[in-house]
Amino acid sequence: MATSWWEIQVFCDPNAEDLVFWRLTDFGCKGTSSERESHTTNILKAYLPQQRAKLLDLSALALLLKQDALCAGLPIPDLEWQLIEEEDWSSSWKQYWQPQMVGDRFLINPAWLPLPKKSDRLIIRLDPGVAFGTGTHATTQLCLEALEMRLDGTSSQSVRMADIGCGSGILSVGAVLLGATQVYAVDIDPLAVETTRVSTQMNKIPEHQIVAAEGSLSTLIEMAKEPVDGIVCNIIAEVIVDLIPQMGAIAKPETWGILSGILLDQVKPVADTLEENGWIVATLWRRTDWCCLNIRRS
Ligand SMILES: C[S@@+](CC[C@H](N)C(=O)[O-])C[C@H]1O[C@@H](n2cnc3c(N)ncnc32)[C@H](O)[C@@H]1O
Repeated sequence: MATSWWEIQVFCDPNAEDLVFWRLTDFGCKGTSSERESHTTNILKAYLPQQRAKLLDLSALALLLKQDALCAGLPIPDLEWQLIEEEDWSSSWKQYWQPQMVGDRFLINPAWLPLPKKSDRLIIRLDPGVAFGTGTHATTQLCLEALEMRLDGTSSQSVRMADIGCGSGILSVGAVLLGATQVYAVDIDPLAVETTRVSTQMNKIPEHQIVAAEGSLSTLIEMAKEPVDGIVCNIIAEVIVDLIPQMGAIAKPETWGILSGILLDQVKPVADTLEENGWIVATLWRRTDWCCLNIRRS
């Protein structure tokens, strides 16, 4: 049966975009995209399966967005919502997503568009549907760029990796294209796990090289059996803080990590938790209000 979706539109000050994006993700929204309406207003669109929210919940979301804006001293965003059918959702969303270069090495190509005739970039083909991870969001881009740095092709050793919160599988696929030999990918959303499997096939990566499963870090610990060489985790800060105490279970002394989904003012609690659990922040990369922490064992 086709799903109906809430299409949520938030009209906000461009400076409030990251805050609104974070709130929508925290609320469980999918497929978030942003357009500039004027130099004072951006429109953020996001989608939620109808059964996941009632009208009252959407009113509560409007209130939370209002409180966030007031706390940040920014204009209060306007929120509109409507129910749309599955077909309308997929066709309206696809119009806005175009091929995009990310970092020095990647080109993200929507699956329904032809591949470029000539490109010296590593091409990631995706049809993420409702799973997060089109490569347009700053946090995904920061993670892909950090993977470029970590997997620069200089190591002759095999590299086993963990992708926690794999979404569309974009980071798992990117890691393999850069030379990772094995990726274990987990997500609590079954749709994301399915999409990661489809992305693996679409990019002609052997099935056994990206093993995706529904769950979180504890599932990954069981799947990987032994510590991994690298961890990538792009989820919101609150979830990352909860996961950090368990991360040591899949790490060896030289394991590195890439953590994103963290807003600038959320860095301190994340860094403190890392320190308490035997990790240090080697570098912090920032784009707009979003940060990516490159971490290693202390
Ligand atoms: C911001 S998206 C990142 C997707 C993709 N990795 C990227 O970088 O574009 C975060 C993903 O984490 C998943 N997630 C949220 N909480 C989680 C948890 N505790 N364990 C595993 N996955 C989680 C969400 O379902 C979502 O797909």
